[in-house]
Amino acid sequence: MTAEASLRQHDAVVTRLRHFLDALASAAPDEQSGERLRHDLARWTEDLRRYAVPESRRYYGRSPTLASAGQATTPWYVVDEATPPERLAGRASFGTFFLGGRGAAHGGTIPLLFDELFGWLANSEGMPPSRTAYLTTNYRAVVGIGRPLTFTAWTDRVEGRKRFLRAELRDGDTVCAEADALFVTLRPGQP
Ligand SMILES: CCCCCCCCCCCC(=O)SCCNC(=O)CCNC(=O)[C@H](O)C(C)(C)COP(=O)(O)OP(=O)(O)OC[C@H]1O[C@@H](n2cnc3c(N)ncnc32)[C@H](O)[C@@H]1OP(=O)(O)O
Repeated sequence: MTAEASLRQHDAVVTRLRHFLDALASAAPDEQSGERLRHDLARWTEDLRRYAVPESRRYYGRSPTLASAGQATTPWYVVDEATPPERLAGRASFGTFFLGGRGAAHGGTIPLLFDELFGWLANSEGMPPSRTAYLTTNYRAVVGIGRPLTFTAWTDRVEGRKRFLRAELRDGDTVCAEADALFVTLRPGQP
C-alpha cells in the first residue's frame, strides 16, 4: 500500500473512532453487548500493536485533510480561513464524548482545542518550532454539546522568542470562551 493510501485508511478509521467514542459515551450496553464489545476491542488492540511504528512514521494527529488534524480525542474542528502566523478562523463542535455535565463540554477540553489552534498558528510552515509556556482560558458561557461553534485565533504580538496569542470560541454571537497563551520558540537541542 502507498503512504497516501495508508493515510486515507488511517483517516477513515479515525473518523469511525470519533463516532465510536461518542456512541460509547452515550450508551449503557447490556451485559452481553458489553462483553462482545470488550472482546472485539481487545482483538483490535492486539492487531494494531503488530503495526506499531516510530513517531516519525505515524499518521495520528497529522492528517492534512481530516478535521482536527485526524485526532479523535480532540474536539471536532475545521479551519476555514488561515493566514498563519497572523490569524485562523473556523468551525468547531464538541461531541458527546466531551461532555462534562448537564449538557456542557468538559472544562479541560476547551483549552485542548485552544492549544491545537495556537499550535497551528505558532508552528506554521517555515516557522521555527515552539511550545506552549502558558495558556489561560476564561469560561464566559457554557459550551453546549453538539452546538455549531465558530473560533478565531490570532497572534497578538511577538517579542523575540515569545509569541503572544489570543483566541475566542463563539456560539452565534455569544462568546463562550477566550484564551491567551505564550508560545516560546525552542532553542536548538530543546525537545
Ligand atoms: C519539534 C517540536 C515541535 C513542536 C510542535 C508542537 C506542536 C504544537 C502543539 C501545541 C503546543 C504544545 O502543546 S507543547 C506541549 C506543552 N508545553 C510544554 O511541554 C512546554 C514545557 N516547557 C518548556 O519546554 C519550556 O519551559 C519552554 C520551551 C516553554 C521555555 O523554556 P526556555 O526555552 O528555557 O525559555 P526561557 O529562556 O526560560 O524563557 C524564554 C522567555 O519566555 C519567558 N517565559 C517562559 N516560560 C514562561 C511562562 N510560563 N510564563 C511567562 N513567561 C515565560 C521567559 O521569562 C523568557 O522571557 P524573556 O526573559 O526573554 O523576556
